[in-house]
Amino acid sequence: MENTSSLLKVVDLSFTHLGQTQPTIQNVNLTLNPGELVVLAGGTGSGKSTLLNCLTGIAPEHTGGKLSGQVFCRGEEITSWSIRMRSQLMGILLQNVETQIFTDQVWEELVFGLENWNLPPGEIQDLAQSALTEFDLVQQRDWTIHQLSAGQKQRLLLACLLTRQPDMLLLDEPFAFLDTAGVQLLLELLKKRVAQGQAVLLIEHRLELLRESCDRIYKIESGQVSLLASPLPVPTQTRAEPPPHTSKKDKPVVLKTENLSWGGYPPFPDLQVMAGDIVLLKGENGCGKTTLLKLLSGLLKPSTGQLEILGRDVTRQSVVTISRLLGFVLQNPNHQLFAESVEAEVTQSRVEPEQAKRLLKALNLSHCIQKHPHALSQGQKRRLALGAVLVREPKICLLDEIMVGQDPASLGLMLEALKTFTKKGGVLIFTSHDPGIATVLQPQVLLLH
Ligand SMILES: Nc1ncnc2c1ncn2[C@@H]1O[C@H](COP(=O)(O)OP(=O)(O)OP(=O)(O)O)[C@@H](O)[C@H]1O
Ligand SMILES: Nc1ncnc2c1ncn2[C@@H]1O[C@H](COP(=O)(O)OP(=O)(O)OP(=O)(O)O)[C@@H](O)[C@H]1O
Repeated sequence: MENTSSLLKVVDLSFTHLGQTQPTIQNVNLTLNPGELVVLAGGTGSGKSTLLNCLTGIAPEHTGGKLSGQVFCRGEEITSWSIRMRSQLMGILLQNVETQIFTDQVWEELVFGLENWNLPPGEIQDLAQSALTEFDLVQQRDWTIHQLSAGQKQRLLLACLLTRQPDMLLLDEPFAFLDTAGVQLLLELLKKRVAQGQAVLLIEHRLELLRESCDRIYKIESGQVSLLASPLPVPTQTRAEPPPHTSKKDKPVVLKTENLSWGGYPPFPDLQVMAGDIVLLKGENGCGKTTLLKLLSGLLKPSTGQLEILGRDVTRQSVVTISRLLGFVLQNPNHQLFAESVEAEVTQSRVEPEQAKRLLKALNLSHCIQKHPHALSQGQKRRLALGAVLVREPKICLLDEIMVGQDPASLGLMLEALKTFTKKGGVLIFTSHDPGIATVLQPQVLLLH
């Protein structure tokens, strides 16, 4: 038995992933008490998700690997709590929103968790209905899960977690896909829960978001955890040089849309994009940004309208034909990494090995070129998916929320690679809820409703 006043106490915890020789986290000590909001920060690939998995017992019970040290929950070792008891104590949000949804329909997903707690049917209905309202999902009540946008999926998962009242919430980047209103909503809810005595431990890179609300920030670096001294350093974002003043007439039109629509929704605003242009698709969760990117890539075929690339009408062309002109980095990197190693992921497009190496270095992936892509951290996977697209030198690059969860240094590397791409005349069309990115890239903005 340990001191029971801490909800969670971690003593000298180290963990080595299955198949690895070096530990990913080493001699970690931390505590989480009732009524505290604690942040875990650190570079991409530093071990944050690994640590969270150790706290919940997911690692090593479900992942394999070697753990030493102890995790105490209410004074008893986490391994002595049954899964049922653990899930009563802990509400866990994993980083990949798609791995945690069990049913195929929004309302079913909400009531599924509550039914597992044997609550009376009337109470389940009331709790699920108020969660829908709170997370602005009333219109989506009867939608299937695959109709939801990433932000809506994240809202749904948070709604499921917060309808229950676990003693602690362990959240891996819960703000990642939320729009501005969603971020504010979640912040307020978490503060309220903390005031009621619940404890929250969450992973987030944008410390400025939580500067005023959190009790402590632990920083993880090279596998070691330390308390971040306050005051917090303010991240400096360099502003881009204003774009050179070239007349639009001088530049060739690369991509053009007219009256493009999908699924009975009103048409999207028309686009006319020139070589070197950077366009940000902006709008709230579920307004159709990903849908528009899929239409531009040929992955979805429009109900009405026309898509022209380099002067050619490609509206009815196959996705294979369109993909020769265009690269698409998807919102979920797990959907587009297929090779057996990081190196093979970028060399499979038959590029010069030296060119591939240069790109991997520019994206800070040189140290893991022999690793399996699915053994990377989420942020590393996103940089790799970007590298695998850029190495083919497409004319157009579509990016769907790929900058989420990057630490400032990694984000800087991604933005540099993208600036190099557009300087050579490449067109960049991207989505992002992060206002800092727009400051750096200075894109044209297409607002969707
Ligand atoms: N204008 C629209 N055109 C097509 N589908 C739309 C539109 N508006 C909403 N939808 C519906 O919303 C769903 C999710 O939209 P989408 O994934 O494109 O949103 P998003 O803007 O990318 O959201 P997020 O910011 O959460 O990633 C689509 O599957 C579709 O059912
Ligand atoms: N299943 C695995 N097998 C081997 N190595 C792994 C595995 N999962 C993660 N790693 C490695 O452990 C390190 C830490 O990964 P982790 O996902 O914990 O990082 P993170 O700090 O959460 O990163 P991000 O902010 O990018 O999500 C990375 O170098 C990653 O390559």
